[in-house]
Amino acid sequence: MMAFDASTEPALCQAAQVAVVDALVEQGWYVGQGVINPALCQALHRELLHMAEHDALEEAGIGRGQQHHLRKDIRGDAIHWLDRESEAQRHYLNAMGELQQSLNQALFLGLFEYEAHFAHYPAGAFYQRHLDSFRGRANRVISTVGYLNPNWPTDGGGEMVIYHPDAPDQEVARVTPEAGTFACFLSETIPHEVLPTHRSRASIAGWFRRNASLGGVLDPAR
Ligand SMILES: O=C(O)CCC(=O)C(=O)O
Ligand SMILES: [Fe+2]
Repeated sequence: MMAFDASTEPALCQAAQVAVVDALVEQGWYVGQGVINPALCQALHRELLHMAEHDALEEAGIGRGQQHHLRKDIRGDAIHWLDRESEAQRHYLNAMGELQQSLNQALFLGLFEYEAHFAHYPAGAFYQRHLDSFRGRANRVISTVGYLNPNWPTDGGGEMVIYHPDAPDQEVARVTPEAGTFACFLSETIPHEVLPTHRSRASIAGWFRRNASLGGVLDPAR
């Protein structure tokens, strides 16, 4: 197995950091291939597969707190929130911390924290078109998705479709969930969906957030 060495190589390719900022300003979304270090992808993928095989994932739902419901007709993935328990997770989260700094310096977004979960879509699963920031999630500002599957076949399905913010039926990008690919977009305005996947699909979905309170109560991450 390749080992990721954080002392000699970056977790996210350096050019991507600049490209993400430019693309978010110009069009509200970014997609890059070969952005996440391959050895790091492999370690994260193994960790997720291990959890999937040992029933360590929870079925993903819709909404938050009391409004949280399982809706397999809307989304079919199973998740595990990153908690820095492995070296690979720490490397990924550290890289997102650096990206957060770049975004704050360039865009004055005041991003405060980052939350992310592993997502495993079994064959047949999908996630219908949606926005990531909705009532109760209003403090999500920028969404990120890192893909972990090596050698994704052209007929594998499971692409993420990005739609135009002002014309939600107009497709602007179709993202193959190939290991190393990284996507980033404005959570409040960019509609997107995951098409039905034909094989097991692994990714990390995450969100940069502003600190916020709901009804006067501080709203923690997740
Ligand atoms: O996995 C993806 O491509 C996107 C997932 C997504 O939209 C989400 O978890 O909100
Ligand atoms: Fe989403």
